[in-house]
Amino acid sequence: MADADMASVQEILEDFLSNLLTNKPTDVFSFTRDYFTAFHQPPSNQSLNSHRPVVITGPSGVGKGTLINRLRSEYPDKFAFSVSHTSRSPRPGEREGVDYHFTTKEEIQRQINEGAFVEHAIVHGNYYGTSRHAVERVRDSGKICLLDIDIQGAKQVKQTDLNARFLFITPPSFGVLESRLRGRGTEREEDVIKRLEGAKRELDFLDSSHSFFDAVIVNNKLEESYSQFKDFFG
Ligand SMILES: Nc1ncnc2c1ncn2[C@@H]1O[C@H](COP(=O)(O)OP(=O)(O)OP(=O)(O)O)[C@@H](O)[C@H]1O
Repeated sequence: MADADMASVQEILEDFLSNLLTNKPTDVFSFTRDYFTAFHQPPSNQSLNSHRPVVITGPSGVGKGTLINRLRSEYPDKFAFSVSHTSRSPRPGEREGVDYHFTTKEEIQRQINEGAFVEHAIVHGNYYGTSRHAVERVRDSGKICLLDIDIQGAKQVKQTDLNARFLFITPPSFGVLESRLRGRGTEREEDVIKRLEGAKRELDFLDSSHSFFDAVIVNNKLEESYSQFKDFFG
């Protein structure tokens, strides 16, 4: 129960007890009504949303990582990523349980068949996925779990009972997306082209399925979009 709701329950109890102690007539009916109304106040949106995982999706290069990194560094105690599983080998410096849970194709496939994963994908022959346990672990630590995944993963999460919220980050135009992706300079030209093709599909999905998302943020001016991004988390 939120602190404000708790305070009103306490007030009602205190009034009732003080009336009893001072021998003032007490109206048991209205006490009972007030007491139960206070107890059954629907929680505020903030407390409703405070433990729901948030799926953040949008085309490659739109600025998801930029927004998420900023949020996590501003509120390190409030947000965390779940640790994904992968069947690919660890790269130098990657740590088990921190960067990924490293596993085998056979093991991950077995766990997927048992329903232990809320989403997974096969990329370049290797499995990547998020286990239900990994999401619950973040929630149990009192933080909001952030999932930075693509539309295919988001659709899978939607089918689960995780009760996640879905946010789409979209570019102001396709041209801007293209120049951000190229400007980042982290991909070879053929990868840039693949990502732009993927971006078209993701933007088409947004056009046809707007209601899939709880919110859509246009990442134009970073300060404005970051402020909208923060507002989404209440
Ligand atoms: N509002 C913005 N205005 C200008 N440049 C931006 C803005 N947001 C992000 N960028 C820049 O765009 C590039 C892509 O951003 P970022 O790496 O965060 O994208 P992403 O959506 O996380 O991509 P990916 O899905 O491939 O990881 C980066 O160089 C980043 O600095």
